[in-house]
Parts: sequence; C-alpha cells; structure tokens
Amino acid sequence: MTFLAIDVGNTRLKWALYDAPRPGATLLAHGAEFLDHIDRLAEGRWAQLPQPQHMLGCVVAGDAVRRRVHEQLEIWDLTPSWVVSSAQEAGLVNGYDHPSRLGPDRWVAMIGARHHVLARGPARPLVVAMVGTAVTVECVDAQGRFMGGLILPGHGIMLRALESGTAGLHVPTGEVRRFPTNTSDALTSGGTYAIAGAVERMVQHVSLHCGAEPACLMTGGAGWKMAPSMTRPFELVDNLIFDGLLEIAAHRLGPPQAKP
Ligand SMILES: Nc1ncnc2c1ncn2[C@@H]1O[C@H](COP(=O)(O)OP(=O)(O)O)[C@@H](O)[C@H]1O
Ligand SMILES: CC(C)(COP(=O)(O)O)[C@@H](O)C(=O)NCCC(=O)O
Ligand SMILES: [K+]
Repeated sequence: MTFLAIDVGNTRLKWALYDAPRPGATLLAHGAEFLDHIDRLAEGRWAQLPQPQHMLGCVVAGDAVRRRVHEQLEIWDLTPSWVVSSAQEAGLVNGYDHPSRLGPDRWVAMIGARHHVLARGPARPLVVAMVGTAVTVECVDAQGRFMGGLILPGHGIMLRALESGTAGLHVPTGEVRRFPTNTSDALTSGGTYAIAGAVERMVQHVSLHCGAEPACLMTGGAGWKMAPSMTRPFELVDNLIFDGLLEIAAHRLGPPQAKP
C-alpha cells in the first residue's frame, strides 16, 4: 500500500514515496523542488513513480500553491489530504491558543520528533528546531504536550531584510566566525548566532520549566548549516516531517488489515 508524503514549505516542495503508510516503511523514492518548478512534477519525476495508494501532506505556502500541487497530483487516482493542526493527534496535545492556527509543518514535525524520541528511550521533554525559510523552535513536554514555540526569520530572510533596510550591506555570503572582521562574515555569523541563540534560550526555558534536559532535534533544509554553530549537541534528523506524516497516516488508518 504505497504512501506519498508531501511537505510544501515557503521555499521548496519535498516529497517521499514509501511502500506503506506506517513508521519504518521503506523509502522508494524522494525529491525536492523549488516552488517555481513544481508545475513540471507530473511530467517529470512523478511520471516514473508507481501509483500511490494514499497521500498525506502539509502545506504552509498558501492556497494558490496547494492548487498547483493538486494539478500535478491529477495524474493519479488519489484524494489529496492535507494535515490541519488540531487539539490532539497521534499522541500529542496542542497547547496553542488556537490549535488550528499552528503551522501544520510545525505540528507534523513535532509528532515525528516525539515518536523519534519514544522509539529510542523513555519519554522526556523535547526541543525541535526547524530551519527552513523561517526558523521555528518548539517545546514538547515529557507528556507529549506542545507547550509553545518561537518563530524567527531564516538566514535568507534576515539577509534580505538587512540588504533592503540599509545602504551599505550588499555582499556575498560569508563564513561563520566568532569574531568576524569583514561585512560578509559579520552578516553570515550574525544570522547564524541569532538562530543558535534563540534555540539555546528555548533549551534553557525548557530545562528550567521541566526540571530535565530536553532531547534536542533539528531538521529543515538549512539545518546542516546550523548544526556546527549550536551551543549544545542537536541531533540532525533529515525528515521529521515525513516521519510525522507516516505516524499520522498510521494512526488514522489503524492497524494493517489481514488479507482474507
Ligand atoms: N540544496 C538546497 N536547496 C535549497 N535550499 C537549501 C539547500 N540547502 C540548504 N538550503 C536552505 O534551506 C532553506 C530552505 O529549506 P526548506 O526546508 O526547503 O524550507 P521550506 O520548508 O521553508 O520550504 C533555504 O532557505 C536555503 O537556505
Ligand atoms: C512559521 C511558518 C511560516 C514556517 O514556514 P516554513 O519556514 O516551513 O516555510 C509556518 O509554519 C506558518 O506559516 N505557520 C503559521 C503560523 C503559526 O505557526 O503560528
Ligand atoms: K517546512
């Protein structure tokens, strides 16, 4: 029972085809496209795939982009299904003031992260940093309750904001340095440490509030750039959103039916 997972962020669409809608399923194919290029998926990479039996996704890029994805999905006999953040799902409780206003990518990544931790040891508090177009930093307590999270600009948005708001900041990407001595390095390091600092603050808040060191997970397209600059070890997980979509699909579909 093949399962197509789709994560549409503000920069790229990521997709993965699995052999079943359950955690631990075998990955059959995957890819990522910038949003400008998604209109060729049906005649490109997706043309070679076997028909998926189920599809579940999350989209934060708006309704116009969602419609463009639906057009590509028309090559298959498939009902597209998109996660809406809810009060609870797959073992997590949503502490947001208005649960449905929480970005579904954040909710799905937390579900993936919680199950990632539970599969490896006892329940403990959790910090999930997702570094994409924007950066989000979530806290889930040991009981599986989403307590709250931060949203801040990602690297690209920070740099574009500085470029457009000043006369003298138009320089190529630099290196991350502790003591930057040129504009490029100063900008790159400033953005990186702004993110690292916000994440560190959340870890401190969680440690104080929960009285236990949280498990720290990082994901998102730019996660690998951040990992070396963190103040403490963060486990870099490629695909927390796909892991979360597999969990949700498995919970919604129930246990596999025995063949008659
Ligand atoms: N190979 C890559 N292609 C595109 N973006 C990349 C790549 N590697 C890192 N990035 C960074 O990741 C960010 C996009 O990450 P992604 O998780 O796709 O974001 P979103 O989910 O918001 O669409 C970009 O801002 C870019 O800085
Ligand atoms: C915070 C986000 C913009 C992150 O988007 P991304 O970086 O993944 O493209 C997205 O999760 C979103 O639009 N959230 C809705 C607001 C909220 O979560 O409170
Ligand atoms: K995302």
